[in-house]
Amino acid sequence: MISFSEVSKRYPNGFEALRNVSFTVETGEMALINGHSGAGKTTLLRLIAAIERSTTGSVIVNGQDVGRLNDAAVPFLRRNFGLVFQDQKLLFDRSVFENVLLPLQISGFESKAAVRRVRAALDKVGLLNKEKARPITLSGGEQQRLCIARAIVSRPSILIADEPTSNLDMEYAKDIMAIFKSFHQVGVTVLISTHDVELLGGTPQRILTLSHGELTG
Ligand SMILES: Nc1ncnc2c1ncn2[C@@H]1O[C@H](COP(=O)(O)OP(=O)(O)OP(=O)(O)O)[C@@H](O)[C@H]1O
Repeated sequence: MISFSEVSKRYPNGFEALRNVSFTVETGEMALINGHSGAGKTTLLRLIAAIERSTTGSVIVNGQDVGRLNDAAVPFLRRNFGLVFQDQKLLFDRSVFENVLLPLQISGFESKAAVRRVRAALDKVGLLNKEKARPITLSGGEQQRLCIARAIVSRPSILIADEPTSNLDMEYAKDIMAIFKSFHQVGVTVLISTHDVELLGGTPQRILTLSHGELTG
């Protein structure tokens, strides 16, 4: 479960990016964070992953108060997460396969099991036939799917994606949303930010709307 209680975030320059935000996303729920550019969507997701800390209020993830975690505990918190953020670059000098393998290597995974997991993750996002390719040779939509494969290879219980469909045409964007829905269907908690209202059309998912740092719906 992810729970925000009267959370505000003021950046060091004094700008208040979130104001008094409270909501709960239950375990296994899928929620979309919607709002205009600058509304605070990225900030909200960064607080959950302890990339930023709230100024006031509490952010609770799986019973842990994220804002109070010491730095040494943050990597343990992040083991629960699959993160798809814009600033996480692909490694263009490594193959598709190696890009997805890397998080498992870092966490010391046994190599045979790691290979199986990488292939399963690539299969899930429809990139198994591109495992030897370099990311630079992939389309924008394929690169986004590769980022998702890298995020889910560790089988996280919470998947957080910041504008994963930005810069993609509608068809690719719908494919990507379908991938996220498939994780939700197997019990993963999914939080996705988007300013793309078209994508939300007809989706039964919960939508949290931010406007100028405040939750308005
Ligand atoms: N490190 C920072 N220091 C100061 N202000 C920041 C910082 N990061 C973000 N902001 C400001 O906080 C506000 C919210 O930014 P945020 O990136 O959370 O919005 P967003 O809804 O994700 O926007 P977009 O859809 O354009 O990505 C913006 O006005 C932004 O300029």
